[in-house]
Amino acid sequence: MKGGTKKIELYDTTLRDGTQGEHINLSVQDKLLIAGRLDEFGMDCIEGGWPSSNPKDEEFFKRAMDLELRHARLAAFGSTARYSDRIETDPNLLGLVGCGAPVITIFGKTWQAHSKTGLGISDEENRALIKNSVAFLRNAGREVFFDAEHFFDGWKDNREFALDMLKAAEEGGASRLVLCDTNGGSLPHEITAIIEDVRQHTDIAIGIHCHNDGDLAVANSIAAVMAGAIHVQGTVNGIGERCGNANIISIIANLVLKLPETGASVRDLTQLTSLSNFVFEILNLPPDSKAPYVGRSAFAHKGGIHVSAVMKESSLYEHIDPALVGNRQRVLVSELAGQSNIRYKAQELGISIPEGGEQIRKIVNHVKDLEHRGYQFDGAEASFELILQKELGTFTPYFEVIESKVYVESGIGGRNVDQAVLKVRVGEEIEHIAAEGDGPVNALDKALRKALIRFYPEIKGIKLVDYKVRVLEEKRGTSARVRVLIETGNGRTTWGTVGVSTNIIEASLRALEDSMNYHLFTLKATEPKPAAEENH
Ligand SMILES: CC(=O)SCCNC(=O)CCNC(=O)[C@H](O)C(C)(C)COP(=O)(O)OP(=O)(O)OC[C@H]1O[C@@H](n2cnc3c(N)ncnc32)[C@H](O)[C@@H]1OP(=O)(O)O
Ligand SMILES: CC(=O)C(=O)O
Repeated sequence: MKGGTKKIELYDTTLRDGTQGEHINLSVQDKLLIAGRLDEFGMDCIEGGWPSSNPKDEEFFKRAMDLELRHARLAAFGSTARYSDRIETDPNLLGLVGCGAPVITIFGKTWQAHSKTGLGISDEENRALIKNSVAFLRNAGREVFFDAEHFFDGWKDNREFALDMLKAAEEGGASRLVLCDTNGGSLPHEITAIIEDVRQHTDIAIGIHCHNDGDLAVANSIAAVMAGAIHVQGTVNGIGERCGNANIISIIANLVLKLPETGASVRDLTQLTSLSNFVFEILNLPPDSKAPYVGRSAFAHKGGIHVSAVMKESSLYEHIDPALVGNRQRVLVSELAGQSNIRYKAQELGISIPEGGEQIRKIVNHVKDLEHRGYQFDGAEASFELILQKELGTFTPYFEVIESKVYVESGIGGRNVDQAVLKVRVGEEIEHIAAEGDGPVNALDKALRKALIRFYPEIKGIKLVDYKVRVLEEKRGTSARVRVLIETGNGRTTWGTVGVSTNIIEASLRALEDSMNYHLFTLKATEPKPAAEENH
């Protein structure tokens, strides 16, 4: 790393540049919650928004003054003044001073084409805009960071112009020159070379702000740090305009764990995964399972060969210990599994399988066969556990559905009421039950509960929380097999089960049967009553 070991400054722009992303919308309260969490995590600077650009950001800064930030400094974002002869009355600059943030980050044009075409002004005027805007904010007692918009493209187009605009910000009193890859198209070696050049021309601390249009924003940010940048900007989960900003989650993990010489630090790195999930939750977006370091799949092993090695030594297929970032190792069961996957899952479930026997081979083959028929156990771990327990002789189904009929009504103009009729055997008794529901699956669910409640009153508190259908052989159209995944909950926990058939009703019934059986099995409140046939 060039330039010694000065501590890296982590600058979060989730609340400003992050909100420029499509489908991203945060209320003032959301922003306050995220700001509090970022501070708790140990971010050095939190950019809250552009105060004079909209009432929401204005209100955010008003209310943010009551936040008791323990570590982070709050930054407000805006542009240089629009006209160099009206600096003192520029509404944007006045808004920045008025919002009370101790740090102000303003962007200015460092690509000549933008200054010429975008603003329609001369080089000298642009220089004056930058220098005088920074000086105005400095004189108002604020620390000023200068975001050099389009710096890398600007340097490639006209190096003298780009460097001179940085000089203007320096003369105005900026304490950071943040080089922005605004269009996100630079490559790491270009970032390195350009920062090395800039460092020949200034002693002011250099920062980096990358966009992800070439899928290189994190790599470019790391390259910048290696070339001497001491301030890194990014957004949680990489949200932001177009393809997003540099993901500050990955930047932090890479710096703290792989480049400790940068001095980058946070209060507790094991909170990284929960910070990422927290922001997804507030954004009302599903977490990105493939996200490096923090995604649910980041340490999920599927191939039997990988699992076999990981069980001997995790680092054989993991670049870090997942616990360091608050994540965990997972093993998936599928047709790519070997005995190791089954053994791992059994251990996880607290089930012991005899070593080296035929039994485990039988389980592996059974799982592979089911996967070939369209089953999928990722997301249906309860069904997988029932298979394991059944093979080991520790589980016998609590009931057997001997007959099922579903009547689908297609009423015109009115509400459809479908009906399910089930014949269910529990021990020696047979229950013949009908139930109506909103749709055939709801009718089936109700009928099954009605049939079982007399024998197993403990099923009363469980509820279907999710239902997903996937067509498996789309080319076969309406005769294709479907996979139904259902999630059931009891208020404390949830469990997933699966059913596959060419008939969606049948697939749903299989998944429902597994769900009830799993609930009864885990409760172990009632003695299992043997039933004749198996479910799969
Ligand atoms: C690279 C970045 O991410 S920069 C941040 C981009 N973020 C945003 O734009 C979000 C917030 N923006 C807004 O709410 C609005 O665009 C506002 C309030 C800032 C401006 O709104 P309007 O006055 O209606 O102008 P509009 O959005 O149409 O155009 C932007 C104006 O800013 C000017 N401008 C652009 N860059 C700069 C700059 N660095 N310094 C000064 N003015 C600038 C443009 O030239 C244009 O003015 P013009 O129409 O006189 O040429
Ligand atoms: C300033 C900024 O957000 C950019 O140049 O991308």
